[in-house]
Amino acid sequence: MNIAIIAHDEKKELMVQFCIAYCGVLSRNKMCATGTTGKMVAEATGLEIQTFLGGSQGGDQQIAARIACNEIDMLIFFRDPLTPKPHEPNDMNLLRLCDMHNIPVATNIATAEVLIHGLERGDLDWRDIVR
Ligand SMILES: O=C(CO)COP(=O)(O)O
Repeated sequence: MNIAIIAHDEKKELMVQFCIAYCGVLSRNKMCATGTTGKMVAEATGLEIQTFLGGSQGGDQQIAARIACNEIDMLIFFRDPLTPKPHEPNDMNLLRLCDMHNIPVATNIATAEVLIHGLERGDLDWRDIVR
């Protein structure tokens, strides 16, 4: 499965901790990320992560393009609901594209845990069939 991860600045440490906790299952999948998120997680976990540009440089749109082509099987996007972001419309577009292609998406750690456990159980194997 292709897993994309993105975290706003205030949620990056949470993303690092999440990826440390689930390093085992994540390592059996292909991962990609926006620039800073990917760099921080790769350094902390040793996971191989394809990193795109930084979010503010268009990295989120590079991931959006892959989602639009249905090339991503899961998006974990830890958003900060408290701080307004200049590229907020891009964030909404990411979620919209996930809905277009039925791509499982988590915007907080509670849902991300459910998705990861589902991934481990094989609940997302249908993605290989429909993609
Ligand atoms: O801002 C982001 C997504 O909107 C995240 O980008 P970075 O991982 O490069 O900080």
